[in-house]
Amino acid sequence: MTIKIGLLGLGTVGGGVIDILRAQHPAWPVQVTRAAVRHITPARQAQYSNIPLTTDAASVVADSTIDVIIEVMGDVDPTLPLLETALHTGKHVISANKDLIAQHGEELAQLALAQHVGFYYEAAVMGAIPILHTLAHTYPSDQIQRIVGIANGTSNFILTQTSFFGSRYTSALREAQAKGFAEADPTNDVSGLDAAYKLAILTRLAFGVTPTIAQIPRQGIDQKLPDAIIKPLIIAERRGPRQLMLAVGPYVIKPSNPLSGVNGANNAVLISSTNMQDMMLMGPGAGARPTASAVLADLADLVTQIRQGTVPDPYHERTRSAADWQIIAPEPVSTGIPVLA
Ligand SMILES: NC(=O)C1=CN([C@@H]2O[C@H](COP(=O)(O)OP(=O)(O)OC[C@H]3O[C@@H](n4cnc5c(N)ncnc54)[C@H](OP(=O)(O)O)[C@@H]3O)[C@@H](O)[C@H]2O)C=CC1
Ligand SMILES: N[C@@H](CC=O)C(=O)O
Repeated sequence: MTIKIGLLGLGTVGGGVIDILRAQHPAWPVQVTRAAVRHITPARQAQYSNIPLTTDAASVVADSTIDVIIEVMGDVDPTLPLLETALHTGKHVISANKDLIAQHGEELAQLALAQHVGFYYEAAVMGAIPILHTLAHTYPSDQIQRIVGIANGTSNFILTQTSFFGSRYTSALREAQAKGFAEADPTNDVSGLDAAYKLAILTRLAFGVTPTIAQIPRQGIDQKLPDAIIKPLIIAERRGPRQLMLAVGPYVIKPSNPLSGVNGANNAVLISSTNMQDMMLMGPGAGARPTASAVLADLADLVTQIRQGTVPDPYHERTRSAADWQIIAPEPVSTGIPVLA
């Protein structure tokens, strides 16, 4: 049986999905039967000659022959109602959209469970790094104390280029855009908002609470920074039995910390827990192929579940209990930027 896919978005990540699927063909029992974009040009039609293109994303979602929607178009509007409709009508959904999942992931996950379909979003956080899968599957008998990570490839790339290679901020940002690391509007990258979305998703999976974006204090890298090893960090740290400190921003980091060597568009996450102690994952955090590989890892799992006739619950949403945390801000620093303890 061929599993039919409707693709919403054919930009950096969507293009990467098609490139990898074409390279894998015919090993995967899947076929992209329609794709939605904003602009259809003859060059694009030629590049994707075997995929009918449309500018009407709703018509892809409404197509009753499609089994799976892969959403890589971004934004909350009109994406949220499109994905709600997809789930309501029994389609599985795979998304890379952190803006959407940080703010509506919980309700979409519950809707998917109620409709007995899969809702996957590994690609939304830290590109190729399987951090959501790791949080959901690796810590059932453990207690996570702290998550510290680099979750925005564009910011890390800019800081690497400016501090190691003497690039100017604006040319480093332009390079990040050209390489497909940055968002369509890079404001979210450099202001820390993109990292805050990712921290909100991680916090839900690691600590059982979804903070609002307003609850996450954030600083961007779009400010004058001192001459030191500085990394754009996300932090979620247990403080006592019910307090959770959340922060996003540039931190001075000691050379002995393994995160200090994570450069370019790489991301990394250092998870400290009671039993396992410190565990670090590192890898490409942005870009076409790394992000598309996370989308396709989700698709591979979904294909297995469909073939087995089981209902996917990739991040154990069914059994996760909601926790009652008081979200607190980090201690203010009197001058300069904070140092990671
Ligand atoms: N780039 C990256 O490294 C990563 C991106 N992501 C996330 O993946 C998603 C996609 O990112 P990316 O591929 O970089 O973005 P792009 O801007 O490169 O691609 C977006 C695609 O969606 C299409 N699109 C946008 N709005 C609509 C609409 N209303 N109807 C139909 N098509 C639409 C665009 O069409 P057109 O091309 O015609 O303009 C384009 O093909 C975002 O949510 C992003 O945050 C997640 C992890 C990493
Ligand atoms: N713009 C994002 C892309 C991946 O999420 C980043 O730079 O990390």
